[in-house]
Amino acid sequence: MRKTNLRRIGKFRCIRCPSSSKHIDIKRIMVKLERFSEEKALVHEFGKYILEKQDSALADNADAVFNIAISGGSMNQALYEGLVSDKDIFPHIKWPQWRIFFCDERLVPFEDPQSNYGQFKKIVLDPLVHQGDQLNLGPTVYTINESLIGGGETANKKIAEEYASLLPASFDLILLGCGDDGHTCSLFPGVEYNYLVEEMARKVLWCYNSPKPPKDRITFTLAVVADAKNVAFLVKGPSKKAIMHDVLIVKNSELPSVLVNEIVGAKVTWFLDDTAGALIPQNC
Ligand SMILES: O=C1O[C@H](COP(=O)(O)O)[C@@H](O)[C@H](O)[C@H]1O
Repeated sequence: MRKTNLRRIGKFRCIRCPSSSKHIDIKRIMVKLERFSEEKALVHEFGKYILEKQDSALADNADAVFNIAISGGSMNQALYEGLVSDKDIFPHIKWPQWRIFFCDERLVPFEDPQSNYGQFKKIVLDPLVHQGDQLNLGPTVYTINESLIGGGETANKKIAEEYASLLPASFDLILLGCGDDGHTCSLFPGVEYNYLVEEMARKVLWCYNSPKPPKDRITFTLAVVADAKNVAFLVKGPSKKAIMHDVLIVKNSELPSVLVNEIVGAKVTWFLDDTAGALIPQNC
């Protein structure tokens, strides 16, 4: 098992000796951990963290843009609560300067409840445009090409290639979730998904065998995550407590979320509620 890890990690640049794949004592790389006993405090601090990253990307420059990539699932509700309905934070968000991308997307029409964009639009985008009884200017949102959905293998590859061509050179911030199997983006653990985690040349891939529905998706590769200026995970709920132990304490390198820690290191912050972090010692 260790050999597999070495091979896989050997493809990444070691942050301490970039020209060599020999020195891979990555278990010591530190990530930041923020823990909260109250849901409200968690989403507020998460919102504040995003605002901070927005401010450093824009630095009062009206022409600058904030390139952010978001995940699906539980992320949407946290974004709504932390950015849109939070009255302290909402007025400081410069939405028109935001360029929003999706870390992964399910290859279904946008009106399908499985669509990450569809859910983001419903939970975050539509409410923010009408927040505070006024019509607000929204961000620019980059979606996959919906017209290609249902076109089979060639079309699915094209969706991934087209989406990759839209991405900025690097992201100011990538917001990730972690599934109860340790997946992040649509990068899943297990040998049958090695084609996804081992890809470092292309930025976006078609995932053709997702173990969770729908089976066809696109996903950022680790190459995109590795180049981000900041990466934050948001993980909530008791169903995540075992995997959080595997990721943060055991540091099982077979898990894609652990690979993110290993390759991004100190630029990663984990936001956890107490139920997800129940097996993580308090002094961590
Ligand atoms: O399938 C997915 O799951 C992960 C985790 O979602 P969560 O609801 O457990 O937070 C998500 O980050 C990813 O974008 C999504 O497509």
